[in-house]
Amino acid sequence: MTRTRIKICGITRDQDLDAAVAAGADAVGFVLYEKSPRYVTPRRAAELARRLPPFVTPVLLFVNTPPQEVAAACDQVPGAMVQFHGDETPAQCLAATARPARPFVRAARIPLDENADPFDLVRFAADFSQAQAILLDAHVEGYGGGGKAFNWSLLPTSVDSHLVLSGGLTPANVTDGILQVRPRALSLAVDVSSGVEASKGIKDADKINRFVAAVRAADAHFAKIQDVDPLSTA
Ligand SMILES: O=C(O)c1ccccc1NCC(=O)[C@H](O)[C@H](O)COP(=O)(O)O
Repeated sequence: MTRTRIKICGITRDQDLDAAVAAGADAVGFVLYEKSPRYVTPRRAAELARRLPPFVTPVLLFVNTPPQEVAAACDQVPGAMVQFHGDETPAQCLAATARPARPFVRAARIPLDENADPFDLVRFAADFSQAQAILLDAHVEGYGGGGKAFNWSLLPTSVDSHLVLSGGLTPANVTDGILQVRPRALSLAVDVSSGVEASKGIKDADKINRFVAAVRAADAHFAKIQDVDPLSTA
């Protein structure tokens, strides 16, 4: 059974990180963007990351941060991945993650206004072919963490990349999101912040648990489809 990987983003407190790990999160995100209500310093991100058991990945999120500052933060958090959530170019992403060498995810900001010019995801993914995955977020004011979902059905039917679905995911809609988007990509992970919060920067353990259960419901659906023996109906 394909297990959808889950990232819980915008962690600021020890107990929220522990709740995400206990629920089975594969990754946790720290927002190193000073204008965010979920901002943590690189030092605090390092402190939080030290609580993580092996095989749970810390992800450092930046918005238009100079490459040398990204590298300096990575130096403080061993094993961290980087998530670029601003207007970074492919060259800037590569420069910022070269030393220390770190995999990165690049966020694509999909318009909420369906009358806007369609976002060219295939082109974006080709431009950022060095990214480990393309993260799909809604285009909101403030660059991210806006709790708004874009229209998943308007995504291209096939994208030759690993995708991370995010933007306004909740325990109530994530199953449907995975069912709609996973068939379009090489693989699909999910990323949530607002949908598992009590208030900005403060997570709710019950919502985290319900979110993870809803992701597993989507996984079970795909497992059931794959298990159907094509000869059994002959
Ligand atoms: O969380 C923030 O405040 C933030 C600020 C600036 C850029 C990105 C930010 N967060 C990114 C995320 O938490 C997620 O990757 C994604 O945007 C989903 O957020 P949400 O819609 O709140 O689930």
